[in-house]
Amino acid sequence: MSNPFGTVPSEAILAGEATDAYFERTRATLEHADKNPHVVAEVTADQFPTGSFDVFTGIKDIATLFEGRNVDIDALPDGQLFDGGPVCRIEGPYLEFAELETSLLGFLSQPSGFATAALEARLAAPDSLVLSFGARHVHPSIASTVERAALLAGLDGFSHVAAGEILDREAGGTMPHALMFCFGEGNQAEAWTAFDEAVGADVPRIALVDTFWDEKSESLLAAETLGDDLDGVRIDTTGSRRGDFRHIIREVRWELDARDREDVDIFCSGGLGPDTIRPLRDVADGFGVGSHITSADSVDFSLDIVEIEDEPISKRGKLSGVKDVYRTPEGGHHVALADREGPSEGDSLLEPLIRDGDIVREFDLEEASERCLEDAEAVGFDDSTA
Ligand SMILES: O=P(O)(O)OC[C@H]1O[C@H](OP(=O)(O)OP(=O)(O)O)[C@H](O)[C@@H]1O
Repeated sequence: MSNPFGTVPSEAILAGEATDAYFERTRATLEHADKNPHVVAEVTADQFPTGSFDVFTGIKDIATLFEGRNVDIDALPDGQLFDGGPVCRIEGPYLEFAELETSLLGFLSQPSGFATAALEARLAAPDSLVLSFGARHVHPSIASTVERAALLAGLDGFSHVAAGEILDREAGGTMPHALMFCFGEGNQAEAWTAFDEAVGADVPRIALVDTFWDEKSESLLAAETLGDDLDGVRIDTTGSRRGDFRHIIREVRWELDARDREDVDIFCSGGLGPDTIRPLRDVADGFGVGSHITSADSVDFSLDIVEIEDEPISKRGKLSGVKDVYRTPEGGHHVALADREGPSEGDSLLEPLIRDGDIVREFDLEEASERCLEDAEAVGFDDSTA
């Protein structure tokens, strides 16, 4: 199995070769000792609720990874928020899945981190257009993972073309600074006119207006050049030149409006996250967000055996026994032993994913996105990163 870019191929992941070596030693040892106990294992980030919610995703890949293995799996639905307790539970002979632990955790940890950060950006400007621009910050082989997480969290679109093919959504975007450089300083009007002539009618005419002159001058030039065809301007002012970014945006808005161009939208990008979006959401119409999503910490999931041959077990510091998690109408997240009564009016959140090796769940990204946004409201998700 090879790959010109040195990435681990899908076949190796499915075969259980994308694993930490100690799992291979574990298999050798258990087979040598003729042991293969029946276990229940749970994936958790925190044992108890912490007061801070994360978005759960990556579960579609877990279904693909485990299909055909002699196990049963229950897990949270895609896009569900959680705060402590199991997000996924696997039951079966341990050697059915020992080597899959490494990939299982990777499939969940990073996408859940991306989705949680994307949700922060989404909720920082609920009424604005928010687009994912972060593909450039990750290995290209996982660009669609970033863009999917962004859509799951309710972002309005993304920039990566190949991800669009995979997700069956068209990538958006207009022009980089490279295009402006190719026409040169003083020739911005020529660049925007050529763009207007070259691209399809369905592409919005959003002029990049921070390249050579100040944002006001370039915005007014774009409005004059493209006339009614101009849909918007994008301001990507470099941090060192930004000063009072809100004031710059308001100034551009003022000057456009003074020329009766209230129809021209203002989009902002460049190092934006929820804390910098929030003060701009009433003066800008949309935002491009990249590094805030792609720099998100992975959710620190681990897999632990909690029951072995029907007996509860755990390492020190972890909780033994098969558990369930519940959501109450007030948005509470509760962890309890699965064979006990859950909280009154609490709904169990774990749902069947695999039964006897068969996938028993369907996946729908739009449905998952609705779930994510509804649950964020139900639990009062905190979009502040401070
Ligand atoms: O800062 P992030 O939130 O990660 O956003 C990703 C990128 O999007 C903007 O780039 P732009 O399209 O202007 O790139 P260019 O300078 O290459 O033209 C911005 O300047 C970032 O480089």
